[in-house]
Amino acid sequence: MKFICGRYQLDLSRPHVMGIVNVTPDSFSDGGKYSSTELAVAHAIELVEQGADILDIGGESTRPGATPVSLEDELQRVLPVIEQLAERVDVPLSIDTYKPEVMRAAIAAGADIVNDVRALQEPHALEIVAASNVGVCLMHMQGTPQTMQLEPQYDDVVTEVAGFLQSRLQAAQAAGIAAERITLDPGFGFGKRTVHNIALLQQLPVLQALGYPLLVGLSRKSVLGKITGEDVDSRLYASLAASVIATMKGAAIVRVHDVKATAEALKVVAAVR
Ligand SMILES: Nc1nc2[nH]c(S[C@@H](C(=O)O)c3ccccc3)nc2c(=O)[nH]1
Repeated sequence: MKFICGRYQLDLSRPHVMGIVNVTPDSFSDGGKYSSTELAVAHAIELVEQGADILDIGGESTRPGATPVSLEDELQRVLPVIEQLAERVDVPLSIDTYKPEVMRAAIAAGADIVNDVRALQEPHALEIVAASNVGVCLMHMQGTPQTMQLEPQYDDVVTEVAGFLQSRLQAAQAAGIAAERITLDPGFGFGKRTVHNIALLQQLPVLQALGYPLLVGLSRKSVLGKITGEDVDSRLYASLAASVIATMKGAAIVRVHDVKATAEALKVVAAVR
């Protein structure tokens, strides 16, 4: 399965590791240790040395209740990091944003993938991505980061998520984005209760049947805390289990904080799957 993303073509027949680079003061789990460009770039280079196949750079935390970040602030956070990494590492650089202007600037700065938690629904997002040759991740979210965890409701979460992703696939194809440039993501933790997250992981093959590579982000998320009782800094083992389960069920890319441990676990998956 080939994934065309900017300067790169990835062979997704083996599972790939996407390392998380948060350039945000309230980042999900590294508590803003890497809020400056230098620290973020150093962290990113370390993740590549640990085995990251892709880097996901984010300037605005989209976890539940996160405070929104202005366009200017997000640009100031992510562009220097992308510009420096484009010269210093040789792996695809993903920009984790839903703002079209950030997509445009990040692509110009060297991003190879747009990771959009809003699945290119914002005005001009489709056109901006279609006018480039970057890869794109289309993710499902119910509501917004501010509202999504208040009352997540589904009749059948897997069917509804699959239907949403199918509709975004059609929009992307209509905009002229080639199929080989697209990955899909159920959006674990984005407007889902624990029961919904578990159902989506159990039935990942249903989403795999849509015919596109799946990206899965479960690393350190609260569903793993609910299952194990561990807090966010003690969810490595649960995160590894989630990455192994997801890739055994067909996921092509896992988005994780703990790259070295995950890369080693996926070597076993690749040998056996
Ligand atoms: N494609 C894709 N992009 C992502 N960005 C993030 S943010 C994450 C965090 O680490 O803060 C997070 C943590 C908790 C809830 C929501 C989001 N999660 C994903 C994902 O699951 N898929």
